[in-house]
Order: sequence, then C-alpha cells, then structure tokens
Amino acid sequence: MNKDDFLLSVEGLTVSFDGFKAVDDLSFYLEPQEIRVIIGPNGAGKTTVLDLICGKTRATAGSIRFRGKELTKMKEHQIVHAGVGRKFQNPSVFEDLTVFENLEVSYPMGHTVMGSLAFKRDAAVIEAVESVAHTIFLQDLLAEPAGLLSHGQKQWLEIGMLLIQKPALLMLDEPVAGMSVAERKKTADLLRVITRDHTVLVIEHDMQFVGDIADRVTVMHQGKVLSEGSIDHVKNDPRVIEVYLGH
Ligand SMILES: Nc1ncnc2c1ncn2[C@@H]1O[C@H](COP(=O)(O)OP(=O)(O)OP(=O)(O)O)[C@@H](O)[C@H]1O
Repeated sequence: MNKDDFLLSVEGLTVSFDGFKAVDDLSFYLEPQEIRVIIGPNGAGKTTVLDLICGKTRATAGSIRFRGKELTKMKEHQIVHAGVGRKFQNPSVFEDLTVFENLEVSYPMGHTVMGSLAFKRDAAVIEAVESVAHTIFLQDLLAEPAGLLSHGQKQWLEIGMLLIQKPALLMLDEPVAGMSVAERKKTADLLRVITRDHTVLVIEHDMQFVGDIADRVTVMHQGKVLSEGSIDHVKNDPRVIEVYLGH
C-alpha cells in the first residue's frame, strides 16, 4: 500500500514525561475501514497514544499524519473537526437528557446543549438521530432518559454521539469494560457495521473480544511496538506471550 493511501500514519512518535518515554519512537499505519486493536500490559503507553492522536497530549517528537494533515501541530477541536472522534473509558452521556436529545446535541451544528434544545428539530437531524439510534440498538429507547440505561447501553449511546459527527477515525478506549457477554457480542457486531464507513482504533484487554473484532493487532510494550499482525500471529509470538499473554 502506498503511504498516501493510509488513513493514519504514525511515525517516530515519542513523548517524554520528565525524561520517561511513555511512547518511544512508535510507528504504525491504519488503512481505511480497518479495525485495529492495540493491546499490551498496563503502562505500555496505549492510552497515551490515543491522547497524542486526539491532541490531548503533545508529542515530544514524531509525526501523526491523518488524511494529509499533520495532527501534532493542531489543537484538539481542530483534530475533532478534521474527523477524529475519541471515546474515553467511562461513559459520559447527559444523564438527564433522553437518548434522542443526547444524539441531537451531538449533531455537528455547533449548538450548545441549551441552544440545541431550543432550536426547531429539522428533518435532517431527526433522520440522523434515528439512523444512529438504530445502529446502536437504541431505536426503541429514544424517549428514555439516558440515566436509566444500562452501563452497556450508555457505552453504545456514547459511541452513537460520536458516530453522528461522522468521524473518519473512531478511537475507543476499552469499549466493553463492564459489559455482559451478550453486550460484548452486540458491541462486536456494532463495530463491524461501523467500519463500513469508519476506521476504528480500539484499546482492549479482553482477548476474546479482540479476536472477534480485530483486522490487525498492534502489541505495545514500554512505549514501543512489540509485535503486529493478525490475532493468530500476535497470540503465537513468544515475546507477546512472555510480556503480556502469559501473565
Ligand atoms: N501525563 C502524564 N504524566 C506523567 N506520566 C504519564 C502521563 N500519562 C501517562 N503517564 C505514564 O506513562 C505510562 C503509560 O501510560 P498509559 O496510560 O498510556 O498506559 P496504558 O498502556 O494505557 O496502560 P493501562 O492498560 O493501564 O491503561 C505510565 O507509566 C503512566 O504512568
């Protein structure tokens, strides 16, 4: 694949915190519409990589190219605008608003929560909300306050709040943590649907789930790539077994 064909190219990415390199000369490449999962032991630098891509943390060195743009030079809101959506580990939905309203306020029209509630709903917004609600299995719960949803449903709603902004790259930090087995399975189905239009970068520890969703797996250790490839490739890599899977 030509380098320009990658959706995201991370090269030589490094960040030091008081001399400690949490991410150390890291390079990896994402193809359009792939699901990539980053795995690795605690402290390997996985979350920091997502922080660097979304602009929350500034790189010490290296480059993050996304659709021809250099993200390391951009501010967080510019990176969102460029098409990168990030979901953190804990769901942060608006508990007092309904499912419909949570999706509506996330629709990319620059509304504040109050401004958005006051404005007249137009057909395009309603259509987008209903379509996303269907994708995230909440089409029958549009009038339900988000605070009454299960933990798993809140996670899906938050994914929906990103989807409605149509990011080209969706980054999810441990999306199935705290979910039931049935919810994990539905989330795997959801991610497969999402990749028809989006590239997905996921951090995950649950190896069953990783095997269910990953096109490719990148294993991190001490801020670097330890191994990369299919789930079978990394599962059988003796270095991965030694530092991660064997524990
Ligand atoms: N802002 C920061 N300042 C100082 N050190 C940090 C900062 N952010 C992360 N670190 C350190 O960088 C290392 C990598 O942390 P990170 O959270 O990226 O690891 P991780 O692979 O996501 O781990 P986990 O699986 O436990 O979430 C850790 O040693 C952490 O303490």
